[in-house]
Amino acid sequence: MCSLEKKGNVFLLTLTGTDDHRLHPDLIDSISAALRRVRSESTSSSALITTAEGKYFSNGYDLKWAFVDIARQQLMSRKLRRLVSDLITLPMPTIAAVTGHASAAGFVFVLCHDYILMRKDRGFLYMSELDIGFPIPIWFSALVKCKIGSPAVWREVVMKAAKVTGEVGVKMGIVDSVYAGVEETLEAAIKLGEELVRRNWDGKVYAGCRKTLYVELLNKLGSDETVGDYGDDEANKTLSKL
Ligand SMILES: CCCCCCCCCCCCC/C=C/C(=O)SCCNC(=O)CCNC(=O)[C@H](O)C(C)(C)COP(=O)(O)OP(=O)(O)OC[C@H]1O[C@@H](n2cnc3c(N)ncnc32)[C@H](O)[C@@H]1OP(=O)(O)O
Repeated sequence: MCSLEKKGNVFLLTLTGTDDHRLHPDLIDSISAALRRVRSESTSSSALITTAEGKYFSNGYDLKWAFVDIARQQLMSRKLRRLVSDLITLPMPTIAAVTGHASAAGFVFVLCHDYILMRKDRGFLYMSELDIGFPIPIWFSALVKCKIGSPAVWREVVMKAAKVTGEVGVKMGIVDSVYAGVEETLEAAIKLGEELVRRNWDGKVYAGCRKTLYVELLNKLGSDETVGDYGDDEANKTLSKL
């Protein structure tokens, strides 16, 4: 699950435990509940840092749980899309302190943050769908295009399922900065959070700017459940057979 601490006006949300933090509905609910607390407890200029314990930030959807039936798949997809919308509309700067692997939906969770700081020595950003035999959902693609500026990098990340280390992520324009290890990454994230808090921005205006910037993504998040995440029956039929 996750914990939430407040250090001054910087909130630290941590995915706790040494498992691979699969985005099962229960974990998504726990993160969403923490974000509701952040919204209610942030009385002035604030910032959110998201990090995780262990060698994984999040290894993506809990496919074992999801593939029991299509209703579970749609529930997990709906909850993740709502969490993404929560992050995009959060009235404060968000920082992902990536101290472990982030795969597929876990990578999407990282990409939803305004800033990405990552440890140098361990951890991949890995859009693994091609390797595990799934097309990426339409809204994943909208997020990738909102957050990553180069079609050559889209190809590497999505069409080659590259395992992107922190240092390569900086070169690709995905990661803002890299650090020697977990402690250094967290320290840098807190320092950045405090700097951003000192700018004393109006949270509503901050959220408004981000919503405008990512309007294409927000529109795709509301995709109609009946067509699932793919907008075409073929892909959804395949999924429902799994
Ligand atoms: C229609 C209705 C709606 C549908 C929606 C819901 C339905 C779902 C279907 C939809 C599918 C589309 C969208 C999918 C979303 C998902 O999330 S699906 C789940 C995706 N998850 C995965 O595929 C898991 C991927 N993870 C992995 O393959 C591995 O965990 C890993 C990331 C590759 C890490 O490997 P692992 O063995 O687990 O860990 P390590 O031992 O730490 O690393 C392996 C080796 O790599 C070395 N290493 C680690 N970091 C670095 C580094 N930074 N630089 C260099 N090397 C590194 C590490 O030392 C290990 O090396 P060895 O010790 O030599 O093995």
